[in-house]
Amino acid sequence: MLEVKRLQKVYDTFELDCSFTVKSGRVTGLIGQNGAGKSTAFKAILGLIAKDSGKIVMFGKDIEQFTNQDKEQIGVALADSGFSGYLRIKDILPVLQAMYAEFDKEFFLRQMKHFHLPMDKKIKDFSTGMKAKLKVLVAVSHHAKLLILDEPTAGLDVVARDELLDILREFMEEDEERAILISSHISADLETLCDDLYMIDNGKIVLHEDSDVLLSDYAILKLDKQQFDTIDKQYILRVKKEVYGYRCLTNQKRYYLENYPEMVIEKGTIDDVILMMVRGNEQ
Ligand SMILES: Nc1ncnc2c1ncn2[C@@H]1O[C@H](COP(=O)(O)OP(=O)(O)OP(=O)(O)O)[C@@H](O)[C@H]1O
Repeated sequence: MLEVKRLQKVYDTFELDCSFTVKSGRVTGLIGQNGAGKSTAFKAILGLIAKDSGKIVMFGKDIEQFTNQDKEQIGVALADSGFSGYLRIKDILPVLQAMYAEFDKEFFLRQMKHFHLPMDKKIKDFSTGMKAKLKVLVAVSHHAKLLILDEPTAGLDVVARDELLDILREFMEEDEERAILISSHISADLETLCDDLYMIDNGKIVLHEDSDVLLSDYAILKLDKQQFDTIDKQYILRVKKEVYGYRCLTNQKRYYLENYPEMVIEKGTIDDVILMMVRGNEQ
C-alpha cells in the first residue's frame, strides 16, 4: 500500500535516510525518540516538505503523480496540525464535506456524540484528549484506505489513549484492505495495536520486526564476565557493558533458554529492545 525507498532529507545536523513498507491489512508503527526523524519522514511522504531523494509509492502510484482524488484516499493526523482553536466542530463540518467527496457526515456526528465532543465549543477550549480524538476522528471519517498518524497518542492519559486505539481498531476491522502508518516515541502505546514495527534512530531504521516476533523471540541476557566470555554469540545482536558484566540483546530467546538454562534471561520489552539497539554495541 505504501513503499518508501531510500527517502532522504538533509537538515544542517540531521540526515534522514529510511526505507519501509506499509502493507494492506496491517498496522505499521514507526517508533523513535524525540528528534529521530518520524515527523520529517511523514511530512516528506505527504509532500509537505520536499525530499532530497528517494521514491515514495502509494496505492501503486508515485506520489509525485498524485491527484486530489488520490489524496482523498489518505486520512492524516500530524503532530503539529489541527484546526484553528477559534473554530467549533459545527464550523469545520461544512469544510470537511467540501474537502472530501466521501465524507461520512452521519458517522462523524455519531462519533462526536459517542466521544462527547461538543459541536459548539471553541476547539481551543478542548482538553488535549478531546483535540487528539477530534483529529483522528476527522481522519477516519472519509473512508480512507490509509491512515497516516504522527504521534496521535502524545500527551494522552491511559483512558483517552485506549479510546483512541479503539477508534483505530474499528477502522481496521471495517475493511481488511485498509492500513495504518502510526508513529510514537512511546512503544507501549503501539505494541498492542501494531502488526509491524520499525524503529528509527537518528534518521535511520535500526530494526524492523513483526510485533509478535519482537515480543516472543527477543530477550535480554544478563551475563557475568565468565558467562559472556564462554557463551555462543551468534544470536547476540547488541551488547552493553554493565556493572555486573554484560547486558545482551538476542532475537533467539529459545536458543539461549534451551542451551543455557542457568543464565538470567529476561523477556525484553519493546523499550528494552530499542534501548539496546540504540545504545548497545554491535557484536
Ligand atoms: N525545518 C527544519 N529545519 C531544520 N531542522 C529540522 C527541521 N525540521 C526538523 N528538523 C530536525 O530534524 C530532526 C528530526 O526531527 P523530527 O521532527 O522529524 O523528529 P521526530 O522523530 O518527529 O521527533 P519528535 O518525537 O520530537 O516529534 C531534528 O533534529 C530536527 O531538529
